[in-house]
Amino acid sequence: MAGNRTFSMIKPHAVADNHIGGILKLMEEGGFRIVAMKKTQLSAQQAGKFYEVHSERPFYGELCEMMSAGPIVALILEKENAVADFRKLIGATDPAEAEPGTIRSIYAKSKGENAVHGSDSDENAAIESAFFFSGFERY
Ligand SMILES: Nc1ncnc2c1ncn2[C@@H]1O[C@H](COP(=O)(O)OP(=O)(O)OP(=O)(O)O)[C@@H](O)[C@H]1O
Repeated sequence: MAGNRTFSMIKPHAVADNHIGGILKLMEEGGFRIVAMKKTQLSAQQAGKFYEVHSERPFYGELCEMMSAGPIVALILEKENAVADFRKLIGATDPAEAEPGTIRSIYAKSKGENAVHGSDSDENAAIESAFFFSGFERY
């Protein structure tokens, strides 16, 4: 169902601070159905691969280190217009600019430790989902 799914990750600092439940609640209340969900930990190398598009950015090293510092929760989420609506639900990258009520406005600590990831296109949602989940893990 093209356009109806996105990929998200709950970042290590939010998992470490016991915010998995609070964040899932906002996802479900935002109209998203959980299609697949997994708690796991990335190696620095895997984080590097996931964020390869940012490899030239000055924060790439810090980002890979942060994303592999502890367990994460990976999710495939379903809703009409999933990619755009989910980015609206999570709010701006920088929590100082995130709209009140968005996931990042509540749970982000900084630009880097911003609680959740959300895919920025249908194509990337498909690539990122395949990075974590096989076909038979999606319900
Ligand atoms: N200036 C920065 N300093 C540190 N980390 C940053 C900075 N800018 C972005 N990041 C980190 O890199 C991630 C990817 O950056 P991007 O610009 O694609 O933001 P995004 O699309 O809002 O986030 P995501 O792709 O995780 O949903 C951000 O979520 C954040 O964790």
